[in-house]
Amino acid sequence: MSVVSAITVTVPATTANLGPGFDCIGAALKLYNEFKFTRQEGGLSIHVTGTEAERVQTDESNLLYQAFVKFYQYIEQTPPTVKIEIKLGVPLARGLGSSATAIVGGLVAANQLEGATLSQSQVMELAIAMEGHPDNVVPALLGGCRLAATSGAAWEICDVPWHQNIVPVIAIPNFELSTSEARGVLPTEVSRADAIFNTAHLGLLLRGLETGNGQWLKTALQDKLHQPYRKALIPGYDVLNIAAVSAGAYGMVISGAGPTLLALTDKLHSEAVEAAMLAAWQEEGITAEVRSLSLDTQGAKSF
Ligand SMILES: Nc1ncnc2c1ncn2[C@@H]1O[C@H](COP(=O)(O)OP(=O)(O)OP(=O)(O)O)[C@@H](O)[C@H]1O
Ligand SMILES: N[C@@H](CCO)C(=O)O
Repeated sequence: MSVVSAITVTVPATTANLGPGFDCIGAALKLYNEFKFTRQEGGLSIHVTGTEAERVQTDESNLLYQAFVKFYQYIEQTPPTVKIEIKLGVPLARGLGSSATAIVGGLVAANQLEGATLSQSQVMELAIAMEGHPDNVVPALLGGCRLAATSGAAWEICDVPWHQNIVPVIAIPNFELSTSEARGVLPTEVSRADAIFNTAHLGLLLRGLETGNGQWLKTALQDKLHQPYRKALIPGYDVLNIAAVSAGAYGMVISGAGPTLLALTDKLHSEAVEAAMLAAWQEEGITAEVRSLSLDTQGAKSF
């Protein structure tokens, strides 16, 4: 492929962890950020539109631009000066992988501008190194639900089948929670009992997602590694959990590092689960947006 003058990349939101899969599993959702890079003479310019556009940095500290520069550092070239246009569809710092869209978007855009110099797995390795964990960037790049594991060298990526009847319902509150703050409350060591608990529940989750077995999913969505520590950062967590399950959800978990909450349900109950979660947060005095989404299967796309 040849070097091009402009490229547009769309990258899906992602929901990481899915309860027991802390830092190793995530799914791409049909909700997108769009990034356009155009080579230009002169300095860097960044224009942002969409919800909370004013919250995104428009100088060299912008994460999307940092990922763009990282690509050129990797191939040992000087980055071209560019105009960047960002259309935000993924809410910032809400647990829906906004930072992963920026990292994947910057790397994919640079790679496409340079005629696809790197393979998709090289781009993926760079993205994981930048984010520090694979569970958002991998599905953001590849689409679908993905499990990532490494023994220290390369990453092994596994496609996790997702039964067509399982609907993700996301409840996004009107407050932010940064990933660094939500990681800061976690213990550095866990007990053997909690490690065994999560190992068993992640195994059950994989089979539950594949088969749509509601009984398995109900048990599988439990976690002991991160949610017990993080739920205090999310007002109304317990009330929403009860409301979602009473309305027919298999269970409710924290999406990524939060504060968005994710319920998994079936097509029959998704509207009732949406209404119950919205009402529960309203009763707590919190404004939220609640939506049923479907899985993105394509990941980052460029054109
Ligand atoms: N479109 C974007 N362009 C540039 N920077 C972005 C963009 N989206 C997010 N960021 C950066 O990422 C930060 C949010 O990252 P953070 O990891 O805290 O949340 P998140 O990725 O939305 O949530 P999670 O990792 O839990 O899914 C923002 O404050 C901003 O600095
Ligand atoms: N696995 C990560 C996802 C958010 O980046 C966490 O829960 O901290």
